[in-house]
Amino acid sequence: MDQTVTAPEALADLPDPFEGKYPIRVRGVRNVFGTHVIHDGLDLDVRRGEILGVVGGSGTGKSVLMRTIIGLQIPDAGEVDVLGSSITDARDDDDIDIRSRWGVLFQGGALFSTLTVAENVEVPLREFYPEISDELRHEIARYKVLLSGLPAEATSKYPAELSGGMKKRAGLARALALDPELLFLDEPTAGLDPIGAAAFDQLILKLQQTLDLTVFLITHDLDTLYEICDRVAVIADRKVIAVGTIPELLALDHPWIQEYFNGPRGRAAQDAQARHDAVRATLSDDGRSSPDPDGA
Ligand SMILES: Nc1ncnc2c1ncn2[C@@H]1O[C@H](COP(=O)(O)OP(=O)(O)OP(=O)(O)O)[C@@H](O)[C@H]1O
Repeated sequence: MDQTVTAPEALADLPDPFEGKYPIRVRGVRNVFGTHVIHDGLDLDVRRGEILGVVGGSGTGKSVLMRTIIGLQIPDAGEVDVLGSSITDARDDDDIDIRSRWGVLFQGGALFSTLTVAENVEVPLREFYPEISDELRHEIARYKVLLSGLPAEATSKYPAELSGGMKKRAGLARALALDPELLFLDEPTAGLDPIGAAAFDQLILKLQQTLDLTVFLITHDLDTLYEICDRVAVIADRKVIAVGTIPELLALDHPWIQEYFNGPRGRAAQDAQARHDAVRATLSDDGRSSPDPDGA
């Protein structure tokens, strides 16, 4: 079997072609709430520059894993290293530097309702760079709002005045405020209509390529997985049971993986992707450029 699709417990024994190129390394993580064991012996490596999709049934602990990686959830056991620093060791002065090197889009955007979009984007700038002038901070915030695909007028709007898709983009602008190396996205396309979701996928892909981001993306959206993810990590049985490309995962006979990717929705997403690929191939044969759902 290809070593990229592997039971985590076998990871340590394999030669590691990505040695030193994992901005996120999770080893033996255990998370327990009361008597409820969410993770037990969970391992995961995220490669530099990839978009890693994270999937699993509802309640399998995808968000808890993300919170563990960014230090919001202290695990009962295990280690988490991010950008070469331990997140699980006692807090130290490095902690603040690490937190400025990632951006997070939480489910629902998590915007401050009493602040405008620009003020929301300015929150991390004020926290981490209090010394910069008001004028420069406003300019950076405006740039991040535009980068996230919102019109300039959106800067002065309050979250309640935005559509669901605009709220996600505003949350993304805030996640990008500090020019992060890592971007964490928790179900970014949930609640968007299919056209809005496809546009958001393309925005993430474009930003990942332009800004050289490593992206940890929790999703239930099969189209997102097929369209923009380099690899997919599957959480089940309290662990990451497999990591690989979709074809690699399809070759595994785990029941949840088969049901997820080969169930009716999985097959529909595969068919849509095949049609999409065929259109792209035809257009590129004709010497034309690929279609861009963003219309950019
Ligand atoms: N702070 C907490 N205290 C107690 N239980 C918690 C806490 N946070 C999460 N849980 C529980 O941990 C489990 C995993 O939650 P999590 O939100 O990570 O699931 P998920 O895989 O992201 O689910 P979904 O796909 O539905 O968003 C759930 O049963 C949840 O109720």
